[in-house]
Amino acid sequence: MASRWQQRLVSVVPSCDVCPLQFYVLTLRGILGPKGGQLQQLPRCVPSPVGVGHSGLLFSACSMGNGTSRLYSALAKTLNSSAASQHPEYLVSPDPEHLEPIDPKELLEECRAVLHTRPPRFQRDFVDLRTDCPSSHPPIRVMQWNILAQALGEGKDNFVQCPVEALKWEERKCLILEEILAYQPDILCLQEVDHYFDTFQPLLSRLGYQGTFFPKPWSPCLDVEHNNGPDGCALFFLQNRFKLVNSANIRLTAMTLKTNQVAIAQTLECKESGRQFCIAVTHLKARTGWERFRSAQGCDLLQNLQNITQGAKIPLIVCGDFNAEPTEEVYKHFASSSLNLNSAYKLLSADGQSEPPYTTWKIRTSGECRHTLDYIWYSKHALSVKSALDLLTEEQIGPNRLPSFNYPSDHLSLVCDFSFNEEPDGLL
Ligand SMILES: NC(=O)C1=CN([C@@H]2O[C@H](COP(=O)(O)OP(=O)(O)OC[C@H]3O[C@@H](n4cnc5c(N)ncnc54)[C@H](OP(=O)(O)O)[C@@H]3O)[C@@H](O)[C@H]2O)C=CC1
Ligand SMILES: [Mg+2]
Repeated sequence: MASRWQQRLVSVVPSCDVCPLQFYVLTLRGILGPKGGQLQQLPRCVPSPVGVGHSGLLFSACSMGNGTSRLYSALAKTLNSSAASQHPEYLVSPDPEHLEPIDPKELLEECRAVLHTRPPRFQRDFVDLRTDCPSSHPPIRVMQWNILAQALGEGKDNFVQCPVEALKWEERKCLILEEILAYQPDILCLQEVDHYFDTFQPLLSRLGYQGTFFPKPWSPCLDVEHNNGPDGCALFFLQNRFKLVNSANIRLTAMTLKTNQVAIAQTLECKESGRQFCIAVTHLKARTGWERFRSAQGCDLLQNLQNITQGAKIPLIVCGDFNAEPTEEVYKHFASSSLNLNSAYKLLSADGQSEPPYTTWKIRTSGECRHTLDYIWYSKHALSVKSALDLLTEEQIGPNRLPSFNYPSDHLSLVCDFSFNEEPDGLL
């Protein structure tokens, strides 16, 4: 049976003589092109308020249907080259008049109103990591978070102790937004995003972020009935703080074979200091038995990042759900790379050498799964970590683990404040 997402695809190309899956393949080729493409070039969804009982920020829809159908109608147009050439406006930014900014406080209040029946959220504090390199510029706050794809949470993950009501998207999305609004990162690196076009891109762009999405070529979300499209990595940065210098969507390879895992790497320039750095987001292959595959994907990513940073001349931050414990080969590749990377969350440990005991904690049919899989790597000579957001304690997480009524994902968010070191030249 065709999923709602597949039906939407067909509905936007009624004359198209292909089955939904074939169309999906064509669509992916249309988006990605032979070397991978830039989804950010697609038109942005312009929300219009239709909410009831709210000012409409959270329950907005696009003026021409919802985000997904608008996207795929745009894609259908880009597939038809003559239409695209007659309507080049489909490939340029929307009229800025329609991107009315949102007051973050107003959005936070709307989230809180939606979540009024939920238990109080957890208090997490930033740990000051006192470095002796004072910087005249404001720090760069980076958030890494696997937010849990809605389709996977409801249809595949088997979180046996998590009540289905806790996963309801209209509320869970508010918990995710609340977390983002609570810490206000300058850069947001997300995995398992399957609500980019209808939720995160329209809302975050109105909060001042520029976003890029790169879906997995064969997202497991597409197997789930009533899915909302493929999941993938998303990268957002605040436009008033950074200028985009270049952007690459990378489909990871393992021993030269193309894989189902992706990364986004962007070079940004700080508007205050003029300094450039590279930020990357990835989500490596999951599950035990795939350690060598992950290791190969990590090597490919490191090679790509070597090229993008011109042999480590540009400072680098890599955020990801590596699906690998610190004992795995892929972790060791990153820790010993010639890119001179350190893992930021090690700095929370007493000796600065140990990763946290967990970044994800859930209960599946197979039992309890408590692992350290998520990391923020950074160029250790060029950058300093000024502070990091503490993780939740076992007591806060509670006996049913994650996700829960007061935390929306099975992975915890990681948040760090970085500053540039003064004299990094030659030390990168
Ligand atoms: N539509 C199609 O034609 C095709 C579909 N597929 C689908 O894609 C899947 C493989 O894709 P791939 O990208 O390699 O997926 P992965 O193995 O990387 O895992 C996909 C997702 O499953 C989650 N996951 C991890 N462990 C478990 C578990 N024990 N139970 C349930 N979910 C888990 C992961 O979450 P986390 O990272 O948080 O652990 C991850 O987001 C196949 O299972 C198939 O369903 C594959 C090929 C073609
Ligand atoms: Mg997952």
